[in-house]
Amino acid sequence: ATFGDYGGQYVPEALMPALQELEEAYERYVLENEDGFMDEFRERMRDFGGRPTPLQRADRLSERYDREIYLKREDLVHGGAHKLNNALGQVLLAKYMGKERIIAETGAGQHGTATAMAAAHLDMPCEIYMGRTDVNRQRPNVYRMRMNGAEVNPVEAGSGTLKEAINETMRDWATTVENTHYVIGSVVGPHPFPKLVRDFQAVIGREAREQIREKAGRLPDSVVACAGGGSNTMGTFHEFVPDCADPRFANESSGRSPRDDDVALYAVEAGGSSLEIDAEEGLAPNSATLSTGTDGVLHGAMTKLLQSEEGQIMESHSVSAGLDYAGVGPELSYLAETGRVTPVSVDDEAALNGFHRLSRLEGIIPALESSHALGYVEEAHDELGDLVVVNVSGRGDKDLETVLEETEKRDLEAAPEV
Ligand SMILES: C[C@@H](c1c[nH]c2ccccc12)[C@H](N)C(=O)O
Repeated sequence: ATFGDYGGQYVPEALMPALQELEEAYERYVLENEDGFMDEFRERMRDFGGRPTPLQRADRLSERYDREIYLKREDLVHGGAHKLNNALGQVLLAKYMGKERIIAETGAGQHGTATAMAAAHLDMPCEIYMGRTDVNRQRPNVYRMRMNGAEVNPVEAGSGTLKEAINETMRDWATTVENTHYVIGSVVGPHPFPKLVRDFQAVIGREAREQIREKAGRLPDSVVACAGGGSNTMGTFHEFVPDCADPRFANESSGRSPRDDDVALYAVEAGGSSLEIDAEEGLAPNSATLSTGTDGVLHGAMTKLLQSEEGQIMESHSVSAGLDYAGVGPELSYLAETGRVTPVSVDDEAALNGFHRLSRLEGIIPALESSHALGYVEEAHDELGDLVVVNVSGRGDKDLETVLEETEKRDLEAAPEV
């Protein structure tokens, strides 16, 4: 398969022509930069997206942990999260492929919003599939998608969340691939989606690797990023990892020093309310797929996922909607299996404390997703070495209501003490 035993194309025959066409376009435009595709992608991400994002020294956190803490500020990307890197790349690719319609799934609504923005920017009609449950609980994002001109299709099936939205979007794509491109929202799905999304998100790690060498004179001892589907995780890590299957990246010629392999990579998953899984109920009160999941096929890829003994996909949970997914990208499953990435998790409370701590100490309100990475730095800073890069994958304005409710409910100190 694509990444060791993980990845592959576990899809109905009907989808194979679409995947073959996409793979060819990926190779021509993304890997070979045909017609200057990647140049236009970078130019638009600069002028429309606001790249490069800063790699900023967190003075108060550096003092608190007695080591150098740098924040990669993906919260400053247009739209408030790293999501636009992938959404713009895929919508631009659709244009180069001659497609006339864009479809996408969304759960929390961040990917849907980023896709709607990119489609408006590139003058492409756009339809977003969103579970009925999520439409009801993520209203502001539904309004943003519509404001950017997208049509939001509520999906009534099943639990009405991300899982069904992805299934519904794939179903649409199977019969509309002639004129439609499916902009998938994370490094998941059948090959080539996990590589395609990773390569658009890899701008994060490419910039951070250069910026940290400029500012600190060397590579970091560790890099920390939250992991839901894994797009910001792989985007931040890829520059430090030779591409598993692509020999071009495996040897020295890619300018990769041996030190890259010494950079510790931590994928922080959502520990939810507990890591105990209730197999009977099919309920997982977390989304810590890399740490507690088992191998299985989900959304067209062999990967790790939260499933019952009979292979039923479990309902996952997290205080942060963007990490609430029972699967995870196949490349991350591979890198965790081979030990190149260390999967860890923090629970809802540690994430909420991370949210408050960065807001209060650094004047940055982080997304609840990114707060998991900050929660891990609080818990494990002693093991992270002297120079640490943390990806702040998004901004937390969208989470204020949730955080205030949860903080009251848990009677948490608004500004956690030491
Ligand atoms: C994280 C992101 C997302 C969108 N599509 C996904 C597919 C698999 C895993 C995660 C996602 C989020 N749920 C969203 O809707 O924006």
